[in-house]
Order: sequence, then C-alpha cells, then structure tokens
Amino acid sequence: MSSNRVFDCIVIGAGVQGSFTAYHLAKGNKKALLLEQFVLPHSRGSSHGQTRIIRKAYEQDFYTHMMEECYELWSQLEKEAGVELYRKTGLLVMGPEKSENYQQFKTTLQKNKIPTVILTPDNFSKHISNVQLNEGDGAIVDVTAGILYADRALKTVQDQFQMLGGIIRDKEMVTDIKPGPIVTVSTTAHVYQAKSVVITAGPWANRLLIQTGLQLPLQVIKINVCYWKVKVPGSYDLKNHFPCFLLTESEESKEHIYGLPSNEYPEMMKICYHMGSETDPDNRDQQKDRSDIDILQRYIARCLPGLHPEPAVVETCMYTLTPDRHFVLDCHPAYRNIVIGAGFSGHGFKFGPIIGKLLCELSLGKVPSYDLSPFQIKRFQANIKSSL
Ligand SMILES: Cc1cc2nc3c(=O)[nH]c(=O)nc-3n(C[C@H](O)[C@H](O)[C@H](O)COP(=O)(O)OP(=O)(O)OC[C@H]3O[C@@H](n4cnc5c(N)ncnc54)[C@H](O)[C@@H]3O)c2cc1C
Ligand SMILES: O=C(O)[C@@H]1CCCC=N1
Repeated sequence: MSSNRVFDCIVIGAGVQGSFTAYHLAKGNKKALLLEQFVLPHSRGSSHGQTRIIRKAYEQDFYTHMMEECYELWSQLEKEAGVELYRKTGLLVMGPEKSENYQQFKTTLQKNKIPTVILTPDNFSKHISNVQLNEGDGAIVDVTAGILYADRALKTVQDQFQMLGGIIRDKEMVTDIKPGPIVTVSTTAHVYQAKSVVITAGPWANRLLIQTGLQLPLQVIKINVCYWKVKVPGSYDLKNHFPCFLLTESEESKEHIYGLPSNEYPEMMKICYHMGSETDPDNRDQQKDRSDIDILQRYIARCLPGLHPEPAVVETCMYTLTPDRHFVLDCHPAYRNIVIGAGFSGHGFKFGPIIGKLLCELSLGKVPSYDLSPFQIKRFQANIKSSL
C-alpha cells in the first residue's frame, strides 16, 4: 500500500471528539488521518450549532475534576489559534432544595471549592431578573461556567490539526473496518491502514461497531433546539450578564431544562429540554415528536415571563445516550488497537479537549491520565451484544 494511505492512527468521525483526538495525535507527532462521512462543516450530527454550555457544576466529582484541566486546554487552544472560544457567563443551577439531584450539584461544587454564589428566595430577584424561582427551589451559581462558541471551536481544532500536518478527508464514509495488528479501513473512496483506529462516530457508533462484532446499549434521540423571542430587548442578553441556567427538575418534568442567554440570534434565548424521542440518525427529520416543546412552553409561560412562550426558531441536533448517561471511553474488548469514544449523552462538548487527550492516550497504549472506570464498556456487561 502506498505510504500516503498508511497512518499511525485513523480517527473516524470529525465531530468534536474525533477532531480533538486527531489534534492530540498530531501534537504528539503521530501521522493521523481524520475521516468524515459528510462535507465539512455539517449540521447532521451532534457537534454543530453556535453555542454550548461549559461548567464545572456536575452531580459527580469525576466530571468536575476532569473539567479543571479541560478549562486549561480550552484556553491553550484559544491562545494557540488566537481565537476566542469561551465566554464566561456563570451557570445558575436551580432545583428543589431538598431533592437528591440538586443537592448533588451543590455538594460537588462546594466540596471541590468551585467559586459559587448561593442565592436565596429573598435576594434572588436582586441578582437575576425575569426569572421566577419555583417555590421550594434552591439556586446556586457556578461562577466559572459560560458559553463555548461551538462551530468556531470545531473549525479551530480542525484547522490546528491540519496546521500540525494532520490530514482530514471529508465526504468519505467508512464502510468497513478489518481488525488486526494493522487495521484496514475502507471508505467510499479509498482503503487505508493504521496501527490503531479511534471510532468517534456519534449517533452512528453502533453502525460502525457492528463490523467489529460489538453493539453497545446506545440510544439515539432527536433534540429540538428551541429559540424563544424576548419581549423586552436586552432582558436575557449575554451583554447584560444574563447567565446560562440549568433546572434540575420542575413541575413540568424530572428531566433537566437548560438555557443560554441570547447571543446567536438577536433577542432570542436558546432553551432546550434534556430529552427527546428515539430517532434514526439518517432520517432524523422524520421524527416529528414535539412533546419536549410542550414541556418547555409550560415552563417558560410559568417562570420566564419575559419570553414569548412559542419557539421562534427550532433547529435539530442529536444525543447518543448510554443507560447511565456516562460516556464510553475504552478500548474494544477484543481488539486493543480499536478505541471507542461514544455515548456522550448530550453533555460531551465541553469535555472535547480532555476526551481527545484520553482517546489519544488509549490509542497509543499509554496509561490514561484519569481513572476511566466510570467509562468502561464492561459496565454494560448485561446488555452488550457481541458476536466475539
Ligand atoms: C441540542 C444539544 C445541546 C447540547 N448542549 C451541550 C452543552 O451545552 N454542553 C456540552 O458539553 N455538550 C452539549 N451537547 C452535547 C455535545 O454536543 C455532544 O456530546 C458532542 O457534540 C458529541 O460529539 P461526537 O463527536 O461524539 O459526535 P458527532 O458530533 O455526531 O460526530 C460524529 C461524526 O462522525 C461522523 N461519522 C459517523 N459515521 C461515520 C462513518 N461511517 N464514516 C465517516 N464519518 C462518520 C458523523 O458524520 C459525525 O460528523 C449538546 C448536544 C445537543 C444535541
Ligand atoms: O452539558 C450541558 O451543560 C448541557 C446542559 C445540561 C444538560 C445537557 N447539556
């Protein structure tokens, strides 16, 4: 095979996780190829759109710990590329004071000494206007949180990868993976070989894994990304320091509702429901369920009086959920040189730089920088399908 088709590592899928993995490989002087089925940039996976939330507020310590280094890696990338990717806004976490989930957020923030501000029903409206705090709800602000400029971040990391000598081939769908000490990867255009392969295929992960005899318990869901028009200009604006928010549960639902200050579209706030209906990633637009939008409308009418309770813009994105909502970061159980990054369960973007570093380490056979036991495939023992 000609040497320009032979690599140290091939990364399949140029979403945020694959792009950061490829970038870390190139930084370590590895010859890396990043393959993408669609023409870049595209809006058919999970990493598109102008914004994502970045936060240290989590229910589990292990995510908060990873975010400490991750903030540094985001900042390093900003400096390297001379591009602004993060804007600090704070994240207002609200939820029933006595509920387990709200208390988990609060405890993790406090135990890890993350800068916070606790708001009480008495001083809430002095700090946050145009939000009705539910009766019995607590409110705590993760001061370190903010917005990531997602599309810009994706382009930046792909550009940096190419500047380091990495190769991206888009419009090349991987059609076959042949495991072995040297892995052979066939696409719609060419055949390549590499010492290792990283699969970061987002909602299509199981479609690729089946070629390696493995199926993970992943569920792909469609998310309606809703933007809500403000009644009074400026009232929920980034420029007026309105924060991101996360509601752990509400009268309307046990699932999270989250929002970002108006930014990408003038005077529209992005507010989404952290759940959706199962979909086929190739036919996601056929999934027309709007019950999530009904939930959001009821919450907005009740608690965000400065917004029109009708979405003005609805876009589409997908989550790939694992049963416990934790990621999959592991080597293939039968082929140690096939590495899997999957199941980011609707909260993986902010971790891109650290996930890229970890997947790169796994692909090189190095000891990973963090304890990856929460992310191992063997936790699904009872529900993985394997023909191995
Ligand atoms: C509405 C919404 C809001 C979110 N909000 C947040 C947030 O605020 N904060 C946060 O941290 N996270 C958030 N997330 C989650 C985050 O965006 C995802 O976890 C992350 O983008 C997943 O990235 P990925 O690289 O795994 O998948 P993807 O971005 O889907 O990338 C996978 C890529 O693989 C390619 N591919 C698949 N199969 C093949 C093949 N056979 N050959 C070649 N290429 C292939 C696909 O085309 C795709 O480009 C949100 C997600 C959504 C949908
Ligand atoms: O990851 C995030 O911060 C967002 C908001 C909360 C739910 C999922 N995604």
